[in-house]
Amino acid sequence: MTSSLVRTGWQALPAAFAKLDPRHLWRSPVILVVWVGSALTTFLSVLEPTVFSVSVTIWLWATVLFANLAEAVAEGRGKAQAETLRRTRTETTARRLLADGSEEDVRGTELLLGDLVVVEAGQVIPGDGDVVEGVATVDESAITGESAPVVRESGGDRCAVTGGTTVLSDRIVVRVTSRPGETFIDRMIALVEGASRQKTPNEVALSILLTTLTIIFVLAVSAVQPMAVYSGGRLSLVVLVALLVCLIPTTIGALLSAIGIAGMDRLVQRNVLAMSGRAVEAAGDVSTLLLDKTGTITFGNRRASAFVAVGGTDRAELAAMAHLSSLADETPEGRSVVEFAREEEGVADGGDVVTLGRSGATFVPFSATTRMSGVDLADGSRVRKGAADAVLGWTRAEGGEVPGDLEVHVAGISASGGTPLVVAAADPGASPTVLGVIHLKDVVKPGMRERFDQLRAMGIRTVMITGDNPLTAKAIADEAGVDDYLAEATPEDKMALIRQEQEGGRLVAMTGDGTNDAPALAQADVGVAMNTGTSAAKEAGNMVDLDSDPTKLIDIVAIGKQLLITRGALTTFSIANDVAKYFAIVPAMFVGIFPGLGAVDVMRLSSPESAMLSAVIFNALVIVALIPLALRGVRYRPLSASRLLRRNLLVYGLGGIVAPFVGIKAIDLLVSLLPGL
Ligand SMILES: Nc1ncnc2c1ncn2[C@@H]1O[C@H](COP(=O)(O)OP(=O)(O)OP(=O)(O)O)[C@@H](O)[C@H]1O
Ligand SMILES: [K+]
Ligand SMILES: [Mg+2]
Repeated sequence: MTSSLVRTGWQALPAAFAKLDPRHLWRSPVILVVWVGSALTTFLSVLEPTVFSVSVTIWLWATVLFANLAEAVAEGRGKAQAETLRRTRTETTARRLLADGSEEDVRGTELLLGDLVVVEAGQVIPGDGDVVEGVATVDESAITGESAPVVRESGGDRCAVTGGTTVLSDRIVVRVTSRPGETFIDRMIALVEGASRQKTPNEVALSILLTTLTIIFVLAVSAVQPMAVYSGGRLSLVVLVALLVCLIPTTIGALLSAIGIAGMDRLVQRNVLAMSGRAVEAAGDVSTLLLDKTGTITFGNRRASAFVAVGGTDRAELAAMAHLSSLADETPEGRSVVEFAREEEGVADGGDVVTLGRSGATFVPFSATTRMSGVDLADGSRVRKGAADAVLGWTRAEGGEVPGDLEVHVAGISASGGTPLVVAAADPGASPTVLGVIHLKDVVKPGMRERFDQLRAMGIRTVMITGDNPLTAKAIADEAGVDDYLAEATPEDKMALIRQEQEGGRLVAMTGDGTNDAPALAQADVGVAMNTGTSAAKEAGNMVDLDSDPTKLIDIVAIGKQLLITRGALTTFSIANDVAKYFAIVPAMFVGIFPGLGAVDVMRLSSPESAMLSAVIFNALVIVALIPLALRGVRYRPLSASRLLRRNLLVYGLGGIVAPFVGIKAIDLLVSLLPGL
């Protein structure tokens, strides 16, 4: 770790020198003041070179350089990653689908928003988009580093594909959702390079505080000279500049941006892309986590596993109607019903969407709001399938009856954690009849309970939100070990729940994958979209998890907390340090002018010049010494906030006070060996 850091440090040195350009430094006012001071002492040393003035000048420049080095090292890691990503962004040829069904070859960079492209086994997907036709396995290792192929299919919550990844099997049609130059990989590159990094509100607030402190010290140090003159002494301008630099909060001023970059970088190492630094900070303060059920807590392959007929209906009849209602249903659930009806129930392959459509049938597509799908045939007969309350509502509204034995089957399937889809059909001109239930099965991902226990220990409440019915929701919630759940949630409900939590002053994180999760992901303070999810979800959130692991939020929260703690700890250390420096060097500096100060000069430094120079050297070296801590972060333990605060005040506050006394004394012993000091 240390040796690799030293190597990165060397590699970052040219970048650190480049950052000496003052145009770069306006972002960091504390360091800019040091820069101006260094320029001033450089000028003075040229006019009147002494060992003291030249040494101080050298170490002042070193201070600016070390501050730049911290940032350059933090950025260096991302640069390497960006290089790797650039290599995957190779020139591709796209097969654009034209309106008449023919294809033309165009360059990948010429694709426009909304274009349809065909991608087949062995070909690279030319841009980001949603699969609108077909199913394929895709190798996404170029962006996720994970070699196992993933399934991408039209219709469901796993339809998004990323440009630069490779189709391994089959053929898909993709609708392009990104403009050239604004693809996911482009954004990833900008992100890891830190090109798009903006100061977060917390950083801005801290910067204002540091700038204010700096201004106060500039005024205070300017007032020293008249006092000295009045007392019959005179301090050189070099001494005043050195004093100023020692007193202003250079340590945190130098490390602030590196701490932020390193936090983002730690997320990238865990395959999470944070689109804003603000989200990373918010993650450190999150108190409620909302998770979507299907695909997030469960694997999300809700598949038909049984047909249960009710009210004396024949199972073959149920199967035939379930099949009919799903022919045009492009969701994975719909497709699995068709498959199951054909393979397990022997429903004839005969019917297909095209013939049905030509015969004048109207399809009713699934929506998260109606929670139903189905078809109205030309002869006036109708079939619906969907969530029990939705289909029963439709049946009753149309004057139909609900068989008495339905309830027990719906409850049974739900209690097992399955999703019941009720099927109802109406003959031409007649009221609907409920025919039975389709049992959709899904499996809870392993290890969920332990992860939720961990979140609880961090003080985070987990709430599962699902469009599914309350019984299924409860069964899955119990199995997964979440604290609470909200069932039969529409996209609006999800958003309302987030608003309600936020009104209580709580920060809310949400993970989701579906288009129906997008509004909620946008509303949440931390919205983590699964990479497997839809483009809409990825656009709406402020983070994307390339591994699509909802429990990744634990890492995200830990990294966010670590970022906040690290910044707090180093700020404490920096300011404690400056206060201590004041008491360590001022007596030594002024002892010539005010002999009375000899009584409080506990340090007994060898001379006023040596004291001043030692303080400047110490001030510069502290920055370098703390770069590893700023990059690695203060170790995070799941402790309560108040205990953490007490611990940090003790370690970094006390440490910050003691360090200068020890450090400056040691440096003074060496510096006093220099001739002329
Ligand atoms: N293809 C479909 N046709 C008819 N009804 C469906 C279909 N897919 C799902 N449903 C019903 O609609 C409900 C809501 O589904 P949806 O996928 O929107 O859930 P959700 O809000 O995303 O929640 P989650 O993903 O957490 O389960 C499901 O519980 C199911 O009862
Ligand atoms: K300082
Ligand atoms: Mg969903």
